[in-house]
Parts: sequence; structure tokens; C-alpha cells
Amino acid sequence: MFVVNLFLIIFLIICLLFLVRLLLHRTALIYVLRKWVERIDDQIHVHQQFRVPELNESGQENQLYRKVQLYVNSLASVEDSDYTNLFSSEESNDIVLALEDDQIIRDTFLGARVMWVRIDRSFVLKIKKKDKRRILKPYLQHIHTISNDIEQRGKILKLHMNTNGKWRSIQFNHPSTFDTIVVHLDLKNKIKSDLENFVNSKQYYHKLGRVWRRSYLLYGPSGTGKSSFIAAIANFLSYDVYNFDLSQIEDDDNLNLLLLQTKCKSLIVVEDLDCYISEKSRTGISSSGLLNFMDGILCSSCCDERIMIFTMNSKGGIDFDLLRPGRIDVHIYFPLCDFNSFKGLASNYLGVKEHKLFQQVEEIFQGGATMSPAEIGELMLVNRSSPSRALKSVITALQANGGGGKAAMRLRDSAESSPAPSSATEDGGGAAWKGTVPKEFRKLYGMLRLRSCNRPESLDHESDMIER
Ligand SMILES: Nc1ncnc2c1ncn2[C@@H]1O[C@H](COP(=O)(O)OP(=O)(O)OP(=O)(O)O)[C@@H](O)[C@H]1O
Ligand SMILES: [Mg+2]
Repeated sequence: MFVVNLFLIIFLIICLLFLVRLLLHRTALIYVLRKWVERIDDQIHVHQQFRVPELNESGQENQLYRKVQLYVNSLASVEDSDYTNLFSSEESNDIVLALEDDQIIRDTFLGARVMWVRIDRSFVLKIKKKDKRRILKPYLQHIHTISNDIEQRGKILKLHMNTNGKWRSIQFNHPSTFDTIVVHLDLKNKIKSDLENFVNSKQYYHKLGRVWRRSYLLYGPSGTGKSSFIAAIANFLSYDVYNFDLSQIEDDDNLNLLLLQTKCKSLIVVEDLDCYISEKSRTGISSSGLLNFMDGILCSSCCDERIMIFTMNSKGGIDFDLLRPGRIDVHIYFPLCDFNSFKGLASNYLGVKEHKLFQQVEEIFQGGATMSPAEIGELMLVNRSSPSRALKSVITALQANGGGGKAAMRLRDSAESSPAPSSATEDGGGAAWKGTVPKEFRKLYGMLRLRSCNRPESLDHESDMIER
């Protein structure tokens, strides 16, 4: 009898505990209890406080404040708190949560509990004294990493251009990606992994005592995708672009100042470097100033994660020192179209992977004909409603030009340093210049054409990524 009663009592106690647990979880009681426990725990410990003000002593934005703000507002405890502010993000349609003044937000790190409070445009961090020595440094590092991640994920890219010695910025919306540019697949993958390797090699570079920067030279005829490729790199890495227009820069000081004002994780771009170098009316940048700029020595004084990209139509006549290994790490050649790249363009622009006219196009390419991807792309774009018409217009343009194209004309022009011909017309460039090409030019072009058609694979000759 006693044993039965004992079992009954135990059963009742278990049921009661279960009901209390259910009650606590179904109502806010468990939450209230937990809060009380935390408060008591906080009361019996001595805390140390660290204030992160929004502005620094000279009235400028405190970078750490921005990072803390991003970090704290991303904490799950903000979402779970009794009240919080909701804002729509300035840069996207997302809704963001933001801490209210005097609201306490708790966070845990390496087993220690810390508190954040926002007071008078400052964030105050409270850490138990006993934990401070152990966690403060790694915790701040952790905030740094997480906020950088958040920034990178939601980053709106910017294009900065220099005018009158100052940077002006606009949103960078170029839609170019590695998928939209027709480049030999192997080369594309090599470049992607080269970029990724670079981004992950901070320690390695610093161990070698080298500035953490990598420089690329993109060279080749006009309209072969160099500028689009730069945009693709920016989109791939989520880097801002600083486009240095050297003709707008007065002297070395101005060049250095502009370089110092660039932020890390950015692309430093100088387009048409060959034109600038050959220009008689060069600005006051000295040769040594230009070399130092290319070496990125000043980059190391601020934050050194930079990628420098230079473009040229031709390397001919450029001083070897300017392109020497170490100064330019990777040389990438952008060739005119061959049949393979034509097929890539047809697939991108027309959605056509196979077509009965392809054979004819291939024969024309085998005969040495070529045009720039820009010209072929333009013909496809204006005729995109009818792939057959688009392909016929490409065939006509290739044949009509006797295997030539504006790009070749520009190649020849750049070799002779004479002014470039007018750009492609709206109805799809290829044929537009046909009647205007002088005979001697066609002869010269014939030579270029022969040379180019000797290449087994357009991107495989010196084109391929040459690392120096
Ligand atoms: N390889 C390519 N794949 C896809 N599209 C291309 C390619 N090359 C050029 N195009 C298209 O042609 C147009 C011009 O290309 P882009 O401005 O990148 O050429 P570029 O090499 O920088 O010329 P330039 O030397 O005259 O500055 C762009 O609209 C681009 O989309
Ligand atoms: Mg360009």
C-alpha cells in the first residue's frame, strides 16, 4: 500500500513539474525569471565600461562606431528584445532593426556575457571585470570581422572618378559579370582563382614584406572587353572602383593624395595607359611618380588590400620597366573574335548554341576574318529578334570587310599613333566603315589578320594569363 502511495506521489510531482514547465514556457514567466537571474548576476559583479562615440575628437565619423552599430543591430537579441526600431535600409528594400536609446542588449562571447547600451550617440560596452582581460581584444576583433562580412554582403559598389583633383562618386551598377564576358573558360577560371588567392593571402604577403596588392595589365584591340572585364572583377569581389584619369591629375602630389584617399578592398584602375604615356601633352606626373604609383607604395600607408588594373591597346613601344615583373603581376591579352568566341557571343546575345549558319561563319573565320566582340555583339543586339538575320548580318560584315573590322583599324591606328576612327554606328558597326577604308590600310590589316589567324586559339597565345 505504502509503495503504491509513493509511486502515486512521485507521479503527481512529475505531472506538476511538467505543468509548471509548460506554464513557464507558454507564458512570459520563464523570460521574466531568466531576466531576474541575469540582473542579479549583473548586480553582484563589477563591470568595466567602454564607450564608442559616433564622432571622434576632430568631429569625423568614428569607424568603430559604424562597425559596432552594424554588429549590435545584427544580434539575434535585438530581434528578441521587448521593443526595437524598424527602418527601411537606405541602400536596399530590406527592413533593418536598430537599437533604441538606453535599451540593453546582451551578447555572449567565449562563454562571457557582455552588454551593449546606446546612450547619446554612443555605444557603451559593459564587460565583467573578471572577463575583460580574456575577451576584450578577441571580442573587438570578432565585431570587426562580422561587421565587415555584413558590409560586404549588402555592399552597394561605388565608382569613384577624379575631377579637379578630387574624387567624385556614383553608384556602380555595371551589370558585367564573368558569365557575360566571352573569354576562354580556362583563362576565366585561372583569373578567378588568382583573384581569390590574392584576397586570402594577407598573411603571406606580409610575411614576405610585400605590399598586399596585385596588378593586372589588360591589353588588346578596342572593343574586346577590357573595361567590361574590370567591371566583372569589381562585381566578383564586391570592390569599389577608383578610375584614375591621369590627364586630370596635375602633379605627383595630387596623384599621391588621390591614391591615399582610396579605400582598401578597391580596384585602382588606369585605362588606356599607353595613350597617356604616348601623349605629348602629358600632365605634370613625373616618370618616377608614375612608377611609384604603379608600385602602390603609398597604398601600404593606409590599408593595403588593393588590386591595380591597367589597360592598353598595345604593349608596343612601352618601356619594359613600366611593365616589369613585380610592377605588373599578370598580363592578360584580349584578342579579336575567333569562331569560339563568336559562338559564345551567339549564345549570350541570341540564346543560340547551334545554327545551320554556324558552318559558314566558321569557314569565314578560318579564312582569317575577324572583328571585335563589341562589333559582333552590336550586330547581334540590334538583330536579336531574328537569330538568322543576326548571323547573316555578321557574315555580311565579316565578308564585306574582307576579314577586317573597326577593331583592326584601331589596332593599326594605335600602332601608328594616329587618331582613332569614329566609333561603331547604332545599326551595328561592322559594315558602317566599310567603304571608308583606304587600300593601304586593308593591306596592312591583311598582315595583322594573317598574324592573328596563325594563332591556334585566340586566348592561348601570349594572350593567356602570363604571370611575371
Ligand atoms: N569578350 C567579350 N564578351 C562579351 N561582350 C564583349 C566582349 N568584348 C566586348 N564586349 C562588348 O563590347 C562592348 C565594348 O566592350 P569594352 O568597352 O569592354 O571594350 P574595351 O576592350 O574596353 O574597348 P576599348 O579599348 O575601346 O576601351 C561592351 O558592351 C561589351 O559588352
Ligand atoms: Mg575600355
